[in-house]
Amino acid sequence: MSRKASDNVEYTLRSLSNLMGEKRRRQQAEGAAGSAAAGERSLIAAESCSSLNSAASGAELERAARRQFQQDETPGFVYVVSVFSALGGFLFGYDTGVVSGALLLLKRELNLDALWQELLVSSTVGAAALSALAGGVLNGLCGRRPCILLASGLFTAGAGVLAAARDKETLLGGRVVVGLGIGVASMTVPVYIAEVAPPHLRGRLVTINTLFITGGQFFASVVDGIFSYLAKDGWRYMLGLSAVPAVIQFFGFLFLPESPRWLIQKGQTQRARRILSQMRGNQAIDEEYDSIKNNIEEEEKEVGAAGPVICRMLTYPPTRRALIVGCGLQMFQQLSGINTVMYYSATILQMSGVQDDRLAIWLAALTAFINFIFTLVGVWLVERMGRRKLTLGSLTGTAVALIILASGFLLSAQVSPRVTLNPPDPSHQNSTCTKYSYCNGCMLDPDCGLCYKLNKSSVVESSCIPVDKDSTMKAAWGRCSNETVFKKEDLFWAYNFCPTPYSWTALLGLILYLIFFAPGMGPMPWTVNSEIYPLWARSTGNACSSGVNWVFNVLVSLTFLHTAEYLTYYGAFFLYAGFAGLGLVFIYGCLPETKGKKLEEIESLFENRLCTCGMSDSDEGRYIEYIRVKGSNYHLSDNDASDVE
Ligand SMILES: O[C@H]1[C@H](O)[C@@H](O)[C@H](O)[C@@H](O)[C@H]1O
Repeated sequence: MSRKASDNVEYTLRSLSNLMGEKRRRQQAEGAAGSAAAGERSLIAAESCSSLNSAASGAELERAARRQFQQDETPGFVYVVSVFSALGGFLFGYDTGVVSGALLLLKRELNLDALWQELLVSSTVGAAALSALAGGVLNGLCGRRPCILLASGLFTAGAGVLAAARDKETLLGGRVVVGLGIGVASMTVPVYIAEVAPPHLRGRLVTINTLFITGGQFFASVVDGIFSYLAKDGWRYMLGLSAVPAVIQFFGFLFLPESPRWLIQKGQTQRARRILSQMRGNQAIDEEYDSIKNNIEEEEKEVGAAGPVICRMLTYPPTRRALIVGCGLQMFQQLSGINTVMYYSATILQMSGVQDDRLAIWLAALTAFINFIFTLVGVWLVERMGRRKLTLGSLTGTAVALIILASGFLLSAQVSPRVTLNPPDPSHQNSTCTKYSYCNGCMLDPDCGLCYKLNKSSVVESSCIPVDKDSTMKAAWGRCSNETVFKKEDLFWAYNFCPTPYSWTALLGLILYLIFFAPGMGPMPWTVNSEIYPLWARSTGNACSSGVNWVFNVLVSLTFLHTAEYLTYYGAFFLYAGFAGLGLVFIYGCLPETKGKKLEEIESLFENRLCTCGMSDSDEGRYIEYIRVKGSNYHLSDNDASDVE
């Protein structure tokens, strides 16, 4: 039987073997190792016997087995529910991505200074950080469904306020409302999907949420491109369009169910059973239902129900370890610089010789597209490679790409063209720009740009001039102050970069970065966080880790320009490469493999000391697959005979 087909098999005996492994560990700890191993051997021997007997009835039984699990295919309903909730991810991506294009138009129409531009961008991310943290309490108290409804309500209201805004204060209000929606959605959606998905599809379905995030970012960049041609009110469409998916999600969720796991926790067992069987089609749900229920009862006995959840999480070693792993993953995702790389993609592209501004906008959309397409690769890989290998591979590639990107900036800085002309400032204001003798200094000063000509590929007749206050695409005065005129005269204007023969290295680094980051480091922190906490700690665990993601998002993006000023661009990217290196050590040591495990089994992965996962890598290839046929267990595939001891 092919591996692909067997992936769809009910995990009855696989979970039995996991439980046996767990039981063995416990019994060994109690000093009863010998008898436990004997007990387990006899169990496995019994299974092998049953498989031998089954083999006797040969092909007929195998055919029955195939028929059974073909019928057991996951019902479409799970996909519908996942896609509707992932619209929350789409809105997260859209609303964080669209603002850069909207700002270009807004700053002209509403005369926004740098502080207001900064406020409109970071207020959303800041509000998201706060509401992700608060979302934990809401999720625990009211359930996942009301939280998703609340998020889509906030997205709709925010989009309405933004589209109708008449002044910058209203815009700020709208951006805060949207940010509150993003925070709640970012922590609720992965948890909800993980709780309704069957174990063998969970990774893939939760990763679809990140696919929707990057899809939203890509769509936003296309909308930015299209409406940038509309000088008046273009930003209203850009910011208001997100109301469409938000309304669709709101009405969709009025008809979609609550998470069965949350319902069982709250004692609403009949409703939970009904929803679970709806989600599993014609598959038997008794085993899953019992295992969720037993787990909740055991958790209550083990951890107790007194005190705030976060305190209980911190004092109970398995959840404390899970929290460290979850928050660490989210922190390293942001510290490896994804949002500055995306934000600076237009600059990096311009460095590599793209001179046309409109073309740069569309090429930035291409960057978002690469991020999106390679997240799709992650959706495909997550159930094949598993979370651990995918994250490790992705972060290794990301670190290498960052080194290439940084080297591109370093080489460009080293062969930085000289400033050869020093025209007098007609306004007689003493600008700092005219003091730089090399392009490198000029490009690091946010007020200046380089105006130059090209002789073959070398820069000639260059001058460092203040940038126009309304547009970074031209100089405030002099030869490069009128775009249409200077382009006709074969003059070029470089803002934020220096034209050098090595610029392509940075472009190569950018593309490699996205190819490696998008399938693993982009989605895995969200996916892993949705599955590593036991039910009682799931909302709080996800609230904390999403909060960490947003806080580091703000920190990294707000400090980028200052970091670049103190350390230069290449210094900043080398710094992110260093963080990625640290992240690799952390992930190698601390991230266990959760692929294919039931949510209820995952807690046992954190029973060992923190950061000892690297030592158990050799166990990963072990794989036994069984299915249940009409009450008896039929051994379907066993790729490693040594598993049967
Ligand atoms: O997983 C997502 C994704 O990778 C996005 O592209 C990025 O902007 C977000 O910050 C991140 O959380």
